[in-house]
Amino acid sequence: MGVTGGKALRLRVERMAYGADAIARTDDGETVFVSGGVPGDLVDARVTQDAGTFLRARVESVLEPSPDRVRPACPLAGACGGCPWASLSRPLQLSSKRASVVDSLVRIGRFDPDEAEGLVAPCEAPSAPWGYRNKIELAFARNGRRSIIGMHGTDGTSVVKVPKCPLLSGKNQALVKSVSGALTYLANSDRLSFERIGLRVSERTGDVEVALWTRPEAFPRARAAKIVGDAVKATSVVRVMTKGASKARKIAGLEVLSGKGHWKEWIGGETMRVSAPSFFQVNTTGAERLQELVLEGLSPTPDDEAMDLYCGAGTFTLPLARRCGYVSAVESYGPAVRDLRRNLERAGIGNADPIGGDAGLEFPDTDADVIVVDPPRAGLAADVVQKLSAQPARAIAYVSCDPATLARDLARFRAEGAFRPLSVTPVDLFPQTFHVETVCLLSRKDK
Ligand SMILES: C[S@@+](CC[C@H](N)C(=O)[O-])C[C@H]1O[C@@H](n2cnc3c(N)ncnc32)[C@H](O)[C@@H]1O
Repeated sequence: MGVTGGKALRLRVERMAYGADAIARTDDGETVFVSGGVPGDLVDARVTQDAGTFLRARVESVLEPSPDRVRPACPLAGACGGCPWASLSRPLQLSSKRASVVDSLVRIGRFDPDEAEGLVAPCEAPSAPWGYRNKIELAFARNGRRSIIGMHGTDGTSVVKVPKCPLLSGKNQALVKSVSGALTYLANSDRLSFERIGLRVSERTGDVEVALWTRPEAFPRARAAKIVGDAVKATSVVRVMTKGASKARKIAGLEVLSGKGHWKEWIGGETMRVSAPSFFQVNTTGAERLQELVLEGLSPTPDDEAMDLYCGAGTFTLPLARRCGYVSAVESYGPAVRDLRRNLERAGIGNADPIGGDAGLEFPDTDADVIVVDPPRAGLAADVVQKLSAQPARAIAYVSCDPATLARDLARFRAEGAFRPLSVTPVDLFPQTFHVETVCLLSRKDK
């Protein structure tokens, strides 16, 4: 593998990769990952890396722009890494996401191409293309005595200052500037470092939470609370402490610096309370569509027993409990289990059992009729697929945020032989990026 530093290529861009780059082919048939390309463009590009089996290149000039090339709604797109697909038209974003899902089923899941095409529905777009996020994370960098707070740059190493972020809803966009200004002042004056800064906002409840991620060391708690409080009307300011090396970082503790110490959102008619490090979908409107797809697909009834694995703070547990006789819900992250208990209690729901622990180790000892699994990017552990396959359930809704691990797991389900996929619906929870959420409905083969 080497950096060739500069061969020039003229390329017609073909399609998007599952990532920031587009894909083109040289006259010799070599695959080129093209940074800055839009499918349909004719570009002059400069090779930045020869990896042996493929090349990487950066667009230097667009000779013929694709009809799907649009002017990004944010002037910082291109420098800021938050919106790698901002130059793609919305229809092209959606068709490219569907194509990524089909491609993963064929390449990784070994599905027949026609079967994969038939299974995968058009990518749904439930939310607005901008202003949809309830959360962003700001990066921190120190350069000598000066600190910078902003978004990760497209190069993956720099931090780009952003005055506002159009991924947040209108009135919350400017919070980015206030929060980063206040915390840059604090970091410079007190020689502090942050790992990152989380900002969660809700258009629906009005909650604004600022989460300061730091190492567990001396920290000016009262001063931080005052400086953030003077800059932003936050309903909660918390400090999340982490320990361990960067790749295996663990939460060492959580301190409430001011306000409620959690963030609330309304979703699907329920109130969800979420602690700073607990997972919650960043697109609330999109997450409501996931709930609908799961409930439509499973058609739960009051006689049903349900299982919700990787349940987080209860996005699917609460609606399942409203419709089923009983729900066993498993979540490995302690603060999220506590959030779930409080969410159930507040909702007056008594027919759900929150189980703290690994989904495989704590697999509920029950015969479920309907099952939801919503694992992190790594997908399901092989033993979880085996245990699910031994369940008498009539249907499983698999909510996935990674087409590659979904495809791998569907191949494992096929090998077990008990469940088969009926539909795969991509849902665009992350417009302007390549990420795609998918709801796959599996039914028992003998039903
Ligand atoms: C994609 S989130 C989904 C959460 C929830 N269903 C929701 O929609 O908000 C995945 C969840 O799985 C949890 N998790 C990760 N690994 C796990 C494991 N091995 N066993 C159980 N839960 C796990 C994470 O803490 C996270 O809350």
